Order: sequence, then structure tokens, then C-alpha cells
Amino acid sequence: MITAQQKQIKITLDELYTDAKNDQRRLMKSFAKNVFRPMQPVDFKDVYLSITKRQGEELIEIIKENRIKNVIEFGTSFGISTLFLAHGVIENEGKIITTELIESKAQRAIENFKNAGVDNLIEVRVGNALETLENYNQKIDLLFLDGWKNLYLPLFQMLEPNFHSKTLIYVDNADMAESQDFLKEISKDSYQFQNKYQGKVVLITRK
Ligand SMILES: C[S@@+](CC[C@H](N)C(=O)[O-])C[C@H]1O[C@@H](n2cnc3c(N)ncnc32)[C@H](O)[C@@H]1O
Repeated sequence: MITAQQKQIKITLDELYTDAKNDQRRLMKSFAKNVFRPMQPVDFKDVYLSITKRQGEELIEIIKENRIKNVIEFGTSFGISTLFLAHGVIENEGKIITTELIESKAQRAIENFKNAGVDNLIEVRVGNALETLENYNQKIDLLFLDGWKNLYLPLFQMLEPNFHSKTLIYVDNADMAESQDFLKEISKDSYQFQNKYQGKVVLITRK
């Protein structure tokens, strides 16, 4: 049964996806301003870069099926993926820690969590994930990776002591060139991969 809280999450998500339709236009503006240097996170301060609705719906199912309670998210943006995570963990009485480098994006995400009525389930840590999660020492049931790809490996290695035998690692944009070193390195260890959405997503579990 869908609770009133979950209904409110869906309403907020619909509003955010409507606004996210302007991502392309906002991105073009940013590209035009920054043609002479490599793009940086701040160049994406006005864009969602969110997961798709289909991914989000599936995430809810993954969380329910695996009775996931403790979620760590790398890359909050305006909170679309976090809201799907919240929708899933409500029934398991779980919680989420999410981290975002850009202060203005984190503030917008916090507003969105309040509007959806789930800010009590979500702790937002503002700053570089390698610092904001440095002393994290609780068990992780789901690690959701959707930030800068060159940080996937150091972040994974930093948080690995908190994994257990059933920990799931959800890797978004796994098909991007910048994600390949991470996937190659992890494949040497006792992890197995499941490809989804033609390789856009890789779900990692222990063998
Ligand atoms: C692809 S977007 C996340 C989209 C979000 N997960 C969603 O589906 O709605 C990636 C986000 O990671 C953030 N980011 C980049 N480097 C980061 C870092 N070192 N620490 C924390 N967040 C970072 C960016 O500012 C950006 O908002």
C-alpha cells in the first residue's frame, strides 16, 4: 500500500522532473561559457543530471526486495534519486545519508526533501564526499554512486570496511569512459557485476 508520505514524494518528483526538462538548455548555456577549460562540478550547478524515472522505480523495488535500511548516496544534485531512495526505505524504517559538493544544490535538495515530507529520513552532508564520509563507520546496505566518476574508486575503497556480505553497490553512468578504471579495479576482487540499461548501470555484489 502506498502511504500518504510516498504519495507526497511522487508529487514532488513529478514537479522536479518537469523542471529537469530544462536541463539541456541550462547545460548549453554553461558549455558556451566554459569552452576553454574542462568542465567542473560547478558548471553543472543549475542542472539535475538525474537518474531516469524507470531507474528510480526499479531502485524502490531493489530496496524493498533486499530489505535495505542504511543507504549512502554519492551525488545528491537536487535530490531526485534521493527521493526514490526515501520512497523505498520508508517501509523498511531505513535512512539515507547523501552528499553534495555544491552548496546551492544541497540547499535546493533539502527544500525538496521538506516539500516531500521526508527530510527526517535524509541527512545531507555538504562538501566533498571523500571528506564528508571520511569517518563513516556504520554498516552500509546500499551504496549509490552518482557523483564525479574519478572518485568512485577512492570512495568505494574508503567505505569498503563498512560493507557486509549482502551490500549492494549501484553504479550509475557505468558506461562512461571515466568509470572504466573503477570497474576494472573492482573486478579483480571478489565482486560480481550485473549490467542494466545496456550498461548505463552496474549493480555490484559480493561473489
Ligand atoms: C549526476 S549528478 C547526481 C544526480 C542525482 N543522483 C539524481 O539522480 O538526481 C552528480 C552530482 O555529484 C556532485 N558531486 C561532484 N563531485 C562531488 C564530490 N566530490 N562530492 C560530493 N558531490 C559531488 C555534483 O555536484 C552533482 O550534483
